[in-house]
Amino acid sequence: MSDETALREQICMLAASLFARGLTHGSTGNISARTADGGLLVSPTGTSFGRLDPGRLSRFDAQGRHVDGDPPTKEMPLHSAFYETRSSAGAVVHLHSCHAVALSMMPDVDPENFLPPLTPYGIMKLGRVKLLPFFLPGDSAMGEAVRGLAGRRSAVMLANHGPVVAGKDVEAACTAIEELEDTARLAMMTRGLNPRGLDPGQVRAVVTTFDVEWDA
Ligand SMILES: O=C(CO)COP(=O)(O)O
Ligand SMILES: [Zn+2]
Repeated sequence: MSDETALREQICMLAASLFARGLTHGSTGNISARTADGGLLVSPTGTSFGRLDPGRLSRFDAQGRHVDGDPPTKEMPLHSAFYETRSSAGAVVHLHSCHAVALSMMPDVDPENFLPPLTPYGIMKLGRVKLLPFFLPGDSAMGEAVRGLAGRRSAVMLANHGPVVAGKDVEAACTAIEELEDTARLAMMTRGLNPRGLDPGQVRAVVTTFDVEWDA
């Protein structure tokens, strides 16, 4: 099997796994990955994560031209902004995951650090997550907002919409976005119960031990 065939199958398999566990629903969410030649494979617009077809993924060449497959997600500007500002990005995934969206609507959320420091993996896999304002789906202004972060964040939360995470490869991006949703779920579950999160010393220990992008 060629590298690209294996990558196409991995994208569809991981998207189906996210869908099967309710991390995104209907035809929501989109996913992209860098190919060995510097191009991109991208989920087509209007498709379900549960039923992506490896042979119909949108294919872009290294110059950003759509060369093959179905028309891409309307969130291309958002995906491109991560690749352009983070040289380490090998994949980007966006979901409409329920608890993250709920948390984005809460009044006292810190836009610079959307997820409260509740567990070490939330910090290790995501660093500080930036909460961006509401944009219409497909609005290229989202790409501008991500470019404005100058590559300092691997994860953003689109208010009232859903999370977007870049990782070194598809597996890493999917693992990290699962962590984002689960931390948001914990935050919503423990909301108003005065939970004991990690204290600043514990957060610092996680950041330094696991070399987390935190202070930029
Ligand atoms: O989540 C989505 C828009 O934000 C889904 O749109 P696409 O079907 O164009 O990928
Ligand atoms: Zn969306």
